[in-house]
Amino acid sequence: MADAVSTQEVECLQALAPPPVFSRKCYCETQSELLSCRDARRSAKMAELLKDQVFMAFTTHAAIVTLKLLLMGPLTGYFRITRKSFVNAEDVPGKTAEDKKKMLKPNEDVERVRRCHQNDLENIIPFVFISLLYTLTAPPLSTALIHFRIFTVSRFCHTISYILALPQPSRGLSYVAGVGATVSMGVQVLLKVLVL
Ligand SMILES: N[C@@H](CCC(=O)N[C@@H](CS)C(=O)NCC(=O)O)C(=O)O
Repeated sequence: MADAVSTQEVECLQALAPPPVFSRKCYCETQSELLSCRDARRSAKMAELLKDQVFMAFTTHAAIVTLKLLLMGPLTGYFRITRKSFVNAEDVPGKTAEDKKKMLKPNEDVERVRRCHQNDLENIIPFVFISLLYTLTAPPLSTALIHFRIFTVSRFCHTISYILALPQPSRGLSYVAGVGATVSMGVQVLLKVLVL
């Protein structure tokens, strides 16, 4: 029987042409086809997520408050220059020793912006983290928007009342509103996924 294929030949053919590779959703002939199929599925999933309204709302508010946080740096720089208050000797070059001494003193306005910046860090970082988890629990858009908007508005109000030294409870209330929104989202995340 000239056409009969020996076991040895079958093994040899299998080695030359490995069996098709596939995962749960991708049926492919080669490993590289499988990888590009997985990439395509991942991109499709990302595109789907980016079209999700709650995720878009989260991204919008997270970007706004993060940019606001970032702008506290340049604002501090502005106050340092206009109030002539620096912390490093090399920041005030070409001045007499007397001038340097004066310019290296703390200034209340600069310290105020720094405290405000610190307060943003204490609140915006937890907000971004908790609101991302909250978004992943697929909350209703209207409820999510209420939380995100309250937080964003509260941080702007907090900054305005801090920098302009508005009378209390303006700053206190702004702070409480922001913390309230973050805590509310955190509690809802825990209620949905609690595994201890
Ligand atoms: N780290 C804050 C915790 C409490 C808080 O954030 N309070 C708000 C409302 S009174 C505030 O604006 N504190 C002033 C600040 O953080 O500089 C503090 O030391 O005051």
